[in-house]
Amino acid sequence: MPRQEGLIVQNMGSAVRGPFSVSFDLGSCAVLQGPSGVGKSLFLRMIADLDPNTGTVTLDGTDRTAMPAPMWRRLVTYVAAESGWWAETVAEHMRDVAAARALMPDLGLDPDLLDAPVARLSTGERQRSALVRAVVGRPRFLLLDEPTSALDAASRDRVETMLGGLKSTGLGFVIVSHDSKQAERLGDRHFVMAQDNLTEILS
Ligand SMILES: Nc1ncnc2c1ncn2[C@@H]1O[C@H](COP(=O)(O)OP(=O)(O)OP(=O)(O)O)[C@@H](O)[C@H]1O
Repeated sequence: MPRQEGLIVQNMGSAVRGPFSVSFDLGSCAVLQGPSGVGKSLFLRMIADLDPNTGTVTLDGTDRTAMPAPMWRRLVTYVAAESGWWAETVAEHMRDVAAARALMPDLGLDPDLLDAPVARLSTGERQRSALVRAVVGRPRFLLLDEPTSALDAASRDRVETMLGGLKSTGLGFVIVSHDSKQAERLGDRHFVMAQDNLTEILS
């Protein structure tokens, strides 16, 4: 049987949402929209196995159960709109500090912030630093939950430019966005979530 490339979700659900079946491609950006509270964040968190769920999810044909959960979450990384931090400084969260230092200016972040306590960062700095943290983990897929919700237009543009560059290197994205202009700019595919179903909008 040929290897199934990309991120394939089959009958994934929990007691409160789903089941969902959908495939996402590498080197492509799927934008997910839908009313507040419908379950978009939960959907991303279930894919990353951060919330209890049943069903199967595979990446390039490998089932997530075939690897330790931290490895799955590194390959298929969820980035919350309001990120969680567990150590004191930003650098302590970076898998590759040199790569983070090199990436930060692209997002308008001073690399010296790496040595700062997380608590000192502004909301927008934290949001962009969380993106850096995810990217330097070398994921195959990024699941981004409103990735520019705390940012001004200039920072948002920087983030979108970086995401475009990563996509051209083969990374896959599922992005939740309430901004329909952003959805148009970033999305190769567009999905709308209603309770328990996910519909692709074909143009
Ligand atoms: N682990 C969970 N178990 C049960 N219910 C949950 C769980 N996580 C979230 N919910 C509920 O599921 C619903 C969907 O929440 P979710 O945060 O996914 O919505 P959303 O579509 O991302 O909303 P928004 O656009 O406002 O961020 C909410 O009513 C929430 O309280």
